[in-house]
Amino acid sequence: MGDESQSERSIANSNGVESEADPVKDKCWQQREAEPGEPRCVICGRYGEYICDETDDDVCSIECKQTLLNRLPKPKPVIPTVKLPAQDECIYVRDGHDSHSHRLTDTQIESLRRKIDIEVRGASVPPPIVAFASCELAQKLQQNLELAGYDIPTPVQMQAIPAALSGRDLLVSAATGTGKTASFWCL
Ligand SMILES: Nc1ncnc2c1ncn2[C@@H]1O[C@H](COP(=O)(O)OP(=O)(O)OP(=O)(O)O)[C@@H](O)[C@H]1O
Repeated sequence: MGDESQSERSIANSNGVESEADPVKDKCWQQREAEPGEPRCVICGRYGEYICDETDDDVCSIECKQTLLNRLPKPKPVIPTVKLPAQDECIYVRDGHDSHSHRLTDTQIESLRRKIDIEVRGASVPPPIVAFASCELAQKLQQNLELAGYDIPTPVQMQAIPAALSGRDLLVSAATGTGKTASFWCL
C-alpha cells in the first residue's frame, strides 16, 4: 500500500474530486505505471494511488473503482413471504367439459359465495358455477365463449347463470360492467 496514509490516498466518490490541486484521475489511462514497491490497482495494475472506500482495495482511478464496484456480488433482493391462513382453500378447475369435476361441496359453495360477495335469497338456490363447462353448453356456444375470451364466469355469472338455467325467475343486482348483460347468452 506504499508509505502514504489511508486518508491521503482514499478516493473521492464518483461525483466529487478530492482536491483541486491534485485531481482524482477519472480514467485508467490517465494513471501512470506503478514503480516497484508501490501499490497497484487491483483492476488494471497501474499505480494504485487511491483506496476504494467501499472495499479498501487499491485503485488507480474512478473508472477502475467503478469496475471494481460493478464486480462486487449484488445483494439478493429480500422477497417478503406471505403466510396465508391455514384454513384458506383453493378451488381447482380442470380443463375440459367434465361437469362433474367442477361440482362443489356445501362448504365450498358457502365459502365461495362469501369470498366473492354473492348474496342469495330464495329457496333451493342452485350452487354457483366456477367454469362455463359446468353448464353443459352446446359445443358451438362453448366455442364462441372461448373465442370471445370468456375464460371464467364473473361472480354475478357464477350464480345467475345456473339459477337461470334451472328455470328460476331472477332479480339480479351487481355493479355496472360486471357481466350481467353477458349472462343472457345462456337463455
Ligand atoms: N365472463 C366474462 N369473461 C370476460 N369478459 C366478460 C365476461 N362477462 C362479461 N364480459 C365483458 O365485460 C364487459 C361488461 O359486461 P356486461 O355488459 O355484460 O356487464 P353489465 O354488468 O351488464 O354492465 P352494465 O351494468 O354497464 O350494463 C363486456 O365487454 C363483456 O363482453
